[in-house]
Amino acid sequence: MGAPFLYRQLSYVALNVSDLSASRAFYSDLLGLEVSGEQPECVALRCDDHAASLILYQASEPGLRRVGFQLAAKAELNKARQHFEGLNYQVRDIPAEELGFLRVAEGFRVYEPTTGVVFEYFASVMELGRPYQPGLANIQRLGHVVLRVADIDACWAVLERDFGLLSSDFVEDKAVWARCYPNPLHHSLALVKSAENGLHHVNFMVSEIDDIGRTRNRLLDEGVEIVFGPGRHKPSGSVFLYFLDPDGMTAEFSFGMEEFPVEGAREPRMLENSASTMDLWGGRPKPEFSSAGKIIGEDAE
Ligand SMILES: CC(C)C(=O)/C=C/C(C(=O)O)=C(/O)C(=O)O
Ligand SMILES: [Fe+2]
Repeated sequence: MGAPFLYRQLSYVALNVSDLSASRAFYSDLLGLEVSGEQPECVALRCDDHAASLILYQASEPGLRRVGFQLAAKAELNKARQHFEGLNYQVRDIPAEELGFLRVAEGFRVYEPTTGVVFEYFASVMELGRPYQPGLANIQRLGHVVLRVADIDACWAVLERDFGLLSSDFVEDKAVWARCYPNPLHHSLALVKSAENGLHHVNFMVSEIDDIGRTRNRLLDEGVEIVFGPGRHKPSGSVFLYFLDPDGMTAEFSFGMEEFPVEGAREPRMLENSASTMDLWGGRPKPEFSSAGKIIGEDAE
């Protein structure tokens, strides 16, 4: 069965944060994302040519507010809208007053029913006049978002059937890594089985392997807690580093992700549920790893 609509990429992740100015400083001054838009209660930051890669909203509780996917063309956006409407999803237009800040011409939002995560879809995104210049940490782009899910089978069934995601690899009853076809990245979204639904982490892809080592040492000097890595993931082959943001939510820097061809891609593997699958270098995460961040679900007004 073909994909119900064609993706271009994961375009942005929206997080609720408890101290907007502290998180703004962390992601811009420490990680080098470029502030691309500001309103009293939210700030947009970018790490590619798009206007927003990460949007931070001042809120009482930290967590995942929304994930924004760019589709391959306006025709795909129309197909996606009809697809979700045909499945009786509640399809809500992006409020007109938000389009300017998001810098998208039009789009819609649907809730993933098993977790309440708000998925936003759009096609045309404003590219800012000034080209994106990788900042301090040499981030190349937003990479992926990973969810903690209580019922991984139910959630994956919905994402595959209704949201058109393709599996790249599995760890039985523990994790699934998913591509937004035809985007080649091994995963733009992943699920990890957990006691409760929540944010697992947000990933940024850096430009060279040395950016992992340089960032590690700089974050240590700044007193940022590193909770896993440097190490190397078996699923995507990425070298990784995980650390905590001011709310204790987990961010990942990675380099070297497997890419899939549009035609003739390999089949997903069922990988062993072992520490070496998570880290080929034998590391272990700290307890704080991927422990903070609720699913905000409903767009808190
Ligand atoms: C679930 C653990 C942390 C794991 O194995 C992560 C794998 C990868 C990868 O292979 O790149 C991720 O980055 C991820 O799951 O986000
Ligand atoms: Fe990751």
